[in-house]
Amino acid sequence: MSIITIVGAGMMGSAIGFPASDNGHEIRLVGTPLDREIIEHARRTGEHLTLRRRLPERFRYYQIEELDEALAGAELLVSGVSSFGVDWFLEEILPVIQETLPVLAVTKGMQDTEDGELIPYPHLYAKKLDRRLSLNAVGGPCTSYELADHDPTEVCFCGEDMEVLRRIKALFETNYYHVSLSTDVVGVECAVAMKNAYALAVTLAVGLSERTEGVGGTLHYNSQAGLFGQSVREMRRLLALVGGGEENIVYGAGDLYVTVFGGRTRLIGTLLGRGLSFERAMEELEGVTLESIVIATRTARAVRRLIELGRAKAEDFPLLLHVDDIISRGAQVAIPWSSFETEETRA
Ligand SMILES: NC(=O)C1=CN([C@@H]2O[C@H](COP(=O)(O)OP(=O)(O)OC[C@H]3O[C@@H](n4cnc5c(N)ncnc54)[C@H](OP(=O)(O)O)[C@@H]3O)[C@@H](O)[C@H]2O)C=CC1
Ligand SMILES: O=C(CO)COP(=O)(O)O
Repeated sequence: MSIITIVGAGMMGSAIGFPASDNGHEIRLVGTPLDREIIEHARRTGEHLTLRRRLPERFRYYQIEELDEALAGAELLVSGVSSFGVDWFLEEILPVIQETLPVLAVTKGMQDTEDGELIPYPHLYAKKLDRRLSLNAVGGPCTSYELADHDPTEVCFCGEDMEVLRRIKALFETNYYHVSLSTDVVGVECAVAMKNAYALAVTLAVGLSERTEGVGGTLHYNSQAGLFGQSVREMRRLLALVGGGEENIVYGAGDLYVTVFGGRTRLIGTLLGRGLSFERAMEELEGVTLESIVIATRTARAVRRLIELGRAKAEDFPLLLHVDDIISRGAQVAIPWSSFETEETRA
């Protein structure tokens, strides 16, 4: 039996403990300062407040002040924070752990730079820390509540050292949690982060259907599929821009699918598609974790910078730029359908 300490008791941080606990490991779930209620509730009832699932017997619960106790003897530290908790994790947690303790982050996202670079979180952590840690991450299609329900799930763990990745995989792999491994951190992490921006784009079509058919009326799949196809095309171009391997499109496209159908991003995309302004839609969804906005904004900002520098072309990213126009520039939804058309002549 090993001890796995998870810091960040949100839905995914908690759900990834399920397969490891099924493998007989002790899971120590530590709440961030924002997770107090989740931890108190779990201690009192054995249930997760936001995941709405019973937590396995092998889970133990800690408030952030009990971090040292939770880390004693741990073989792995999991970061369960969302993009909004990345700075906190960087400032409060990574500096105080032992250098020998490997880290696995579930957080999906990237940070853009003034040069138009997109840096995945493990690299951002490494850049900002003055110590060398083993920083690994999980990407791929996985909704937290379905993992907790043991739905067959395919993900990828990425990091620099394949041996470390194999050891981490052995803690989590079960007959329902299937783990591929990759040392292409940029490729895996960028693919699965970008899908959030594009899930917002695809789900605009859900709201557009609702405009004509009414909420709860017939959904239109031609338009959703058209946007899905264009999303995959643009994600492949983005992968090439950041220098990630093209095979990672499998994780990006899978993650796009699950997020369109099962993610919170669908809520905002649908409201925007229905015709609500960005501000109005955000008001309606107050309190919901919406990373797609952060990711779409950062990705579009990087692409716009690369366009200025002559290293990317606006006509290669019409959908991403339209999403950014909606969320950052007050534009109304007007899908640029004809700009998705191509002409291919095969030699
Ligand atoms: N790798 C994978 O397989 C998957 C990864 N994800 C990713 O996992 C991450 C978490 O998602 P999910 O669990 O669903 O989201 P939740 O909103 O349920 O959890 C987010 C976690 O981050 C914490 N947090 C948020 N803001 C801050 C802050 N300012 N300071 C400190 N902590 C903060 C939350 O606290 P609080 O709850 O109080 O807000 C909570 O612990 C996301 O990046 C998501 O994209 C999601 C699905 C699959
Ligand atoms: O990353 C996710 C699923 O893999 C979560 O997506 P949402 O942020 O849309 O809930």
